[in-house]
Amino acid sequence: MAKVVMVGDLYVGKTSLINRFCKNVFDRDYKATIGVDFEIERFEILGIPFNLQIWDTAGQEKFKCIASAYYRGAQVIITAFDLGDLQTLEHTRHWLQDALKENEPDSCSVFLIGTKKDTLSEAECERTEQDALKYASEMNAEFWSVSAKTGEHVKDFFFRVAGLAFEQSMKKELEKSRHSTTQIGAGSLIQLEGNSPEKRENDFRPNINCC
Ligand SMILES: Nc1nc2c(ncn2[C@@H]2O[C@H](COP(=O)(O)OP(=O)(O)OP(=O)(O)O)[C@@H](O)[C@H]2O)c(=O)[nH]1
Repeated sequence: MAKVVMVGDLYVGKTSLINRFCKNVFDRDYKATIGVDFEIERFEILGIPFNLQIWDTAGQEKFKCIASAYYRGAQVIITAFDLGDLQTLEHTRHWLQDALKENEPDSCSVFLIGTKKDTLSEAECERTEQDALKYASEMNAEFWSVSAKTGEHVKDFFFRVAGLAFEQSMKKELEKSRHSTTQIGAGSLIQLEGNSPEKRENDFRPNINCC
């Protein structure tokens, strides 16, 4: 199980994104998240069951102190902004800082996600994506743009999150056991010996299924 925390300004579409992925629904009406909420999503990666605990935090300032109590222990931090509102992109830096403060240095993977892709023309979207890529590089984050309304890139995005979290968990297991091979689950053998980290990153195409 890996903990994923989603942060970002109010109204950027954090809840909608999680609901699109976990329940395949989209609600046009806004209901503010009060404090925090979470969903558990089950995956099967290389035949091994793997769960993501996805925490949806409130963007409203008045709930921030409740929400920040849940940042600890995150393996993945997703900072979300509205592709149509550049201020929300600027604010992602602060959201990320706050979330990182509660975690061990270098213990989290970071994603920057632009939402509501359906509300922009292709040209507008490309312009914002250029800006977002600069932020992503500063934040050491991977950038994605998505739409909860149409579902565009939503599944691919969460599968990527699951794949990365799974890979990290395996690395941790390996560090713990200090062996070059490890046996996980019922007979699935994962051999990581001899692969350079760069090569592994490029070659890592796990067979991911959502249960
Ligand atoms: N057109 C469009 N609207 C969206 C999309 N995602 C979310 N919205 C709308 O944006 C509004 C805010 O969405 P939420 O998901 O509630 O936003 P949030 O970031 O969770 O807000 P807080 O809970 O206050 O932090 C809602 O009215 C959604 O219907 C999208 O991809 N496209």
